[in-house]
Amino acid sequence: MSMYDKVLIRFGDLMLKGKNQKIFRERAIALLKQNTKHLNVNLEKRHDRLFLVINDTKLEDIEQALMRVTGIGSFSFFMSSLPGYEAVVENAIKLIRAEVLTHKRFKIETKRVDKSLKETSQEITQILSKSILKEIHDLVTVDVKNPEVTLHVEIHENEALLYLDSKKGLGGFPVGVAGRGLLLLSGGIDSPVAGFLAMKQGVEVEGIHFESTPMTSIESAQKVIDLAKKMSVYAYRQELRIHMVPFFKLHQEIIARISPSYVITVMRRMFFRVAEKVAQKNHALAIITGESVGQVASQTLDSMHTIEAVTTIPVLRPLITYDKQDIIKISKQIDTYDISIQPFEDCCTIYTPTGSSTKPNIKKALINEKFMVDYDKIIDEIVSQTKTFVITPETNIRLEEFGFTVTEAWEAMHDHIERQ
Ligand SMILES: Nc1ncnc2c1ncn2[C@@H]1O[C@H](COP(=O)(O)OP(=O)(O)OP(=O)(O)O)[C@@H](O)[C@H]1O
Repeated sequence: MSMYDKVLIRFGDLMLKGKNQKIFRERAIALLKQNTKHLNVNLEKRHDRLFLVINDTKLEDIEQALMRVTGIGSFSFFMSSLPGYEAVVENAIKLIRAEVLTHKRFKIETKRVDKSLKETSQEITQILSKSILKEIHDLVTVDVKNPEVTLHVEIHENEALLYLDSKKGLGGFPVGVAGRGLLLLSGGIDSPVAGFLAMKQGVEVEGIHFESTPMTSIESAQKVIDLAKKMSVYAYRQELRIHMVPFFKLHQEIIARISPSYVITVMRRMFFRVAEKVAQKNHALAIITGESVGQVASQTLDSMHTIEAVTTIPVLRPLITYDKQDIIKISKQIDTYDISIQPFEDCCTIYTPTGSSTKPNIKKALINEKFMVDYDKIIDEIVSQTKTFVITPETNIRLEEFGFTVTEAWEAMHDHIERQ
């Protein structure tokens, strides 16, 4: 049995947001309920504060669940005590002896919520410190300026809350309060991270993936489903919708008709044209990508400018100024890294010509696209053939069960193109 009774949950930023506060709070509560439904805990609302009653649930399980709720600023496991000073002192000593294992710089901070007490918070701190320190002076040295451990004591009318330092949550806003965005999800490291950051900021995310089976392997498409499964723990209702666009036909058209230096640019312009249609169909208000400036040649500002010109929908790039190492760190944190580094090629990496233009422009892109035969028609066709999957942390979707096949033609085609 743990010595803690409850968890105090703080929803950082969102308490500041005036009118939206009610919507945010309701969403935050819904997320909390959903993310802890597999645990034996109860949600308790008191005034503007939220608590989880721990019962006999393991603290690690609660911590893991809370670390997946977007919008939580911080949380503290606390011990509930009778409010009298004697009881507080006794419980505080118990708590510190259990949690502080090596000598630490220490401080006590008191909050007096029960205004009927005659002492000020400062005076209460002094009264408590005296008795507490007498018992634990072997373990701590008081250092109010630079403590390693702070004991927080909140004295309410009927109880006192005792806790040591709080744990940092994801921060941001509850997913879903900021509208819906369509994430261009590749199998790489960056786009899952971009999607996670968007969700963390409150955006409800749906994914779109351009898959070129049988020209690319079924594994590269399966990778996206597996990534989505990892991302879905942060999603609204823990469900992530993924739109799989059969890009093969358009991909072939591009390779056959576009000059090598413009293949990447035109392919991305096609991505955005398709994504805009899928976004409209699904009421998404923005496109989200994993691009950042200058990582690869195709991610220059000239390139982004030329690509984005095909759409009027806002394009969000959460990683625009991130360094690769920071992106990798987040991808490890959300557990997508190991899947992302599996070496299966998708349409953006397979048969990409060397010598892609780093300074493409709209005029030349349009001239190139004139050589393609009625791409608008192909776009409508592939949008209507798009398959949508609802991914949750529990789903186990294998694409081969949904008509995604590796045909015998694949290897032959592979050889053929490789030889060219
Ligand atoms: N096959 C695809 N389906 C959907 N979106 C894609 C696909 N390929 C690329 N994208 C989108 O274009 C962005 C830039 O692609 P690029 O291949 O340059 O990416 P990257 O820097 O390797 O990023 P990532 O690691 O996400 O693949 C990706 O972050 C993603 O948002």
